[in-house]
Order: sequence, then structure tokens, then C-alpha cells
Amino acid sequence: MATLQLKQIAKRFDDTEVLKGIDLVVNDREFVVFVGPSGCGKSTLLRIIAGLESASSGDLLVDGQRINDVGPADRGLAMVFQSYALYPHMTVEDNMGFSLRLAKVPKGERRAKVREAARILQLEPLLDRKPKALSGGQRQRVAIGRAIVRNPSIFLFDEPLSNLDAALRVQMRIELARLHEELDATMIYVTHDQIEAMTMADKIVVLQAGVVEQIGSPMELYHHPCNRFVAGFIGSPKMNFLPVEAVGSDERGVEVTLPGGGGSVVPVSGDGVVAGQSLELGVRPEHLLLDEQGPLRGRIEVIERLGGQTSLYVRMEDALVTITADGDVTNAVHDEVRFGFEQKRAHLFDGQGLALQGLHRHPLSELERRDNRARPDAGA
Ligand SMILES: Nc1ncnc2c1ncn2[C@@H]1O[C@H](COP(=O)(O)OP(=O)(O)OP(=O)(O)O)[C@@H](O)[C@H]1O
Repeated sequence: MATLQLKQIAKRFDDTEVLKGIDLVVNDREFVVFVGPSGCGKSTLLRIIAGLESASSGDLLVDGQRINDVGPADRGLAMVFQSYALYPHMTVEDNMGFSLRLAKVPKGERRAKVREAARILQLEPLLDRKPKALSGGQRQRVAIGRAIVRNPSIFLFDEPLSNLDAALRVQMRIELARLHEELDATMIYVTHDQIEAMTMADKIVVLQAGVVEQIGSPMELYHHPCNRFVAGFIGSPKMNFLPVEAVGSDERGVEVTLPGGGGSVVPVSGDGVVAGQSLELGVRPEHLLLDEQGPLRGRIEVIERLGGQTSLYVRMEDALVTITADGDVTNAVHDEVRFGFEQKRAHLFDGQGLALQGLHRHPLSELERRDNRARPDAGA
């Protein structure tokens, strides 16, 4: 059992406040990913959890016990770093067993634990090798093995895949997901890569400038981003944003004037919206649809064919939008195209960048329901 709770964690380096009161619950066996742009404070937050950095204020609790003053070695956590930090003169087996040797674990027991971790990570044939005779992915697995042998209550990963090439990152992502299943452990994972966050997390924590922007399951964040930042950060290719003007609102939603003069009703709550108000329409590339009758128009600037699907980059009057189309779409660069969008999948953001609340929410999965119950702040 390991539940981690952060209460109002803040961190200052001299005059700079890099974490501004973080509240978070990481439930037992959850895979939680901290994601956000460079410098948002995610590594600092992980290092505070690990005990490598102290919080300026706030409380950290593991299973209800305050651990702020407990040293890093005694927190029952194990951290895997981006730089693998393996000892070059030691074999894989000795690298993996090193912390156990320091802890004076008897040799037989040490060997058994290392062998078991090597089995889980498929490193058995490599136990006698030195790190320099390993590939990047194999070194990273050894670094993970070093954490596994310590049988931590919580695993902490700090961008562990960023030194690997794209293909290996995909493979390691799958292995980490499998590892999470097999070990049934609580894991906290830091990345700036929203695809890693989407594919691995039970729960994503989106950070920006030391503040939590939103916490939710991957699909919760995809369907219901609470603001423009989260909407633009989660999802690939990125969400498109278009300036629109409110005409009015009723029970169907908010009616807006689109760029080019067409109109549309977006099924979101119009509370507080006044006629003439400037808003932003957010539509994901996969929800923009080529349609000769569509209310939007532009000229294709670039076409990216990925095989199964094609990205069209379309220049509108004052925006460049991305449309995800069929792989076999026959359009060419410079074509004028018309397109529309799925209204029920569109978002509207006010002048502060806050999302107007959707009238028709997608049904939550069982996981999301459980997740929301566990979060006292998760009302809507
Ligand atoms: N020891 C330190 N002294 C002063 N400032 C620091 C220190 N460590 C981090 N910072 C600052 O704190 C902020 C957050 O850093 P942090 O490394 O947590 O960001 P991050 O989100 O992990 O970014 P990245 O993805 O680039 O690693 C940055 O502005 C950084 O410059």
C-alpha cells in the first residue's frame, strides 16, 4: 500500500517561486504522470517527493504519515533518472544489486532479487556485461532494475526515455506499462511529452509555471480540458483555435459568428456570455471535416501524408489550421477547401482562456468515476 498526498507544496529558489501550492493525491497502484512545458516545475516537484529537495512550505504524506523530515533513503521510494547513472566498472548484476549491498543484504537474497528483476526486464542474458556493452534501452532497463530490487512503495521516473530514439521510446513505453501491471506498484512519471502522458497515465497532472492547471484521466483531459492551455497541450496534432464572436445563447448552447461570416451553435453553457463578446473556438484537427457546404474556408499550404491519415495545413484569413483527413484524400497544395466541424466536440474559451462548460459530457469510464471519487476537488 502506498498513497501519496501533497498539501500546498510550495518551493522558492531565492526570490523565484517555482511551485505555488500544489495539492495532489496519488492513489495506491496508480500511474500518475506530471506533464508540462520546460521549466514548469515538474522535476522539482518529483525531487521534493524523492527527498532530494526540500519544500519551502506544505506537507508530504505517505499513507497518512508526514515524511517532510524523513531522509531520501528512508522514504521507501526509488527514483529512475534520465541519465542512467550506472557504474561503468560494474557488471549489470552488480549495478542492479549495489543498493542492496550497501544495505548489507546477504548475498543469496541479493542475487535472488537481482535475478527476479532481470527476469521481469528481460535482462537475464546481459547480467555479466558492463554498461558500455549495452544499448541505450538496455541501460535504461538496468536503471529501472536497480529501482525494482529495492522493492519501493513508489517508483519515481524523471524523463527516463528522453535519451532514447523515437522507436525505442515507443517500445519502452509499452514495457513500462507492462511493468506497472506486473509489479502492481504506484508510479509517478515526469515528462514534457504529452504522448507519453496520454499513453501511460491513469491520471495526468498538467503543470504550468508552478501551478496545477488540471488533473484527470487522459480521456477526461482530451474531452474536457478546463482551459485553453490544457486544450492546446493535450492532443496531437494540437487543437486549432479560431476567433469567434458570441451572438447569443439558449438551451442549445452558444451561437457564434465564425471567421468568414458563417454561424454555428456550440453546445456549451452560455452563462455570463453577452452578445458581441469575443470568444475562441477550439476544434481538434480530427474534428474538422472537409465538406463542400461547410461554413469555414481556406487554402491548403502544406500536406503531410502519414499513410493511414493525412494532415492538411490550411491558411484561413488570420489562422493556420490543421485538418486530419483520410489517408487517401486527393487534395493538392494551393487547393481552396471548405470545411466544417463537429459541434458537439467543439470547445469555447472566454477572454481568460477558461472553457465554457459543455452541455453534453461524454460518459465517464469506470476508471474516471473512481478517479473522481478519490478527488475531493473533482466536482464537475
Ligand atoms: N537549484 C535551483 N536553483 C534555482 N532555480 C532552480 C533550481 N532548480 C530549478 N530551478 C528553476 O525552477 C524552475 C523549474 O525547474 P524544473 O527543473 O522543475 O522544471 P521542469 O518542468 O522539470 O523543466 P524541464 O522539462 O526543462 O526539466 C525553472 O525555472 C528552473 O530554472
